[in-house]
Amino acid sequence: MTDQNSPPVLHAEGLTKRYGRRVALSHCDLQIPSGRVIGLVGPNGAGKSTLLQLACGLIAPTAGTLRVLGARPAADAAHLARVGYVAQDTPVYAALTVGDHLRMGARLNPSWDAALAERRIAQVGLHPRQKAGRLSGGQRAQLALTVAAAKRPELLILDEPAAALDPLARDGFLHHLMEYVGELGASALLSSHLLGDVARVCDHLVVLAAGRVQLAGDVADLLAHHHRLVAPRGELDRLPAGLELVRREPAGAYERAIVRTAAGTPPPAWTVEPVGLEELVLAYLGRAAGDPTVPAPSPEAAR
Ligand SMILES: Nc1ncnc2c1ncn2[C@@H]1O[C@H](COP(=O)(O)OP(=O)(O)OP(=O)(O)O)[C@@H](O)[C@H]1O
Repeated sequence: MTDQNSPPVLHAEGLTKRYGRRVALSHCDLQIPSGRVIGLVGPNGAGKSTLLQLACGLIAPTAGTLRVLGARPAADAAHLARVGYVAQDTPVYAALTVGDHLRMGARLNPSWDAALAERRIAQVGLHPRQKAGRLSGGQRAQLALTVAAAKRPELLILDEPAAALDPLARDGFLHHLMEYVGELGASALLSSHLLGDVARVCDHLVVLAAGRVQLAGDVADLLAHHHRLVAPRGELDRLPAGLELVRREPAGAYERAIVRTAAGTPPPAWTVEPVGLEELVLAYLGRAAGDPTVPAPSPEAAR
């Protein structure tokens, strides 16, 4: 619930995860308030799944700390019940039917919402007698999502939930996700490459690249503090104090730039336009990809 007294959904300090010598996450600091729908975006290999698996307690950090809903991830059975997770490959039990999945969910989860599960199964066109092993990728994703949601968790963690869904199913899924989050006052943390989906449903954004947090915050604040500038060539060399250059590109006799303004800084004198979420994410990802200050993995680690 959006309650100022609730602990953060996710609180990471210096969070680092290495697989052998490969660095997946490096010194990440994050504090995400509860009641948000959080979009986790970043290129392939950025560390998104690693962060989500850490949040579920499936893997342990190499260094640093992570607290989820105020406690160590998967601290005990009660904490496990507060978090629902759907992994990237939306695993289901191939030999079991859709109905078996719901019965198993009911036995394993004290807060199981049978009515929600049955309603969702019907909404997405699944039949209780269908074998899970014979479902399409998208149908499997819907089943896995239903099982996670019917636990009525406080935090729903979804790793690329809509990747296997067709556009109509994706639209419906996002709609139901918003309904569910609103109805229960739950938080949702979802990784996605689909920036349009993120723009549609997320009110909080985390951009990861090269294992580091490049940008994090409430979407409305981030958009209010970023602008697109159009200025005659060369003028952007002399940015006023309080403006941070995120990305810059030539545009004929002009240059376009995405800049971040500190709170209270007046907008600069050049043409200023608002920035959309997709453009903002791409600006930070572009900067991370070309920024020599972002440490690239060592040759050994990259192997
Ligand atoms: N079990 C593992 N063993 C070794 N390396 C791993 C393991 N899991 C992830 N990695 C590495 O950690 C890095 C981050 O991977 P991760 O799966 O978290 O990225 P991602 O952002 O989810 O990527 P994608 O968008 O492709 O799913 C990558 O370099 C990956 O190769």
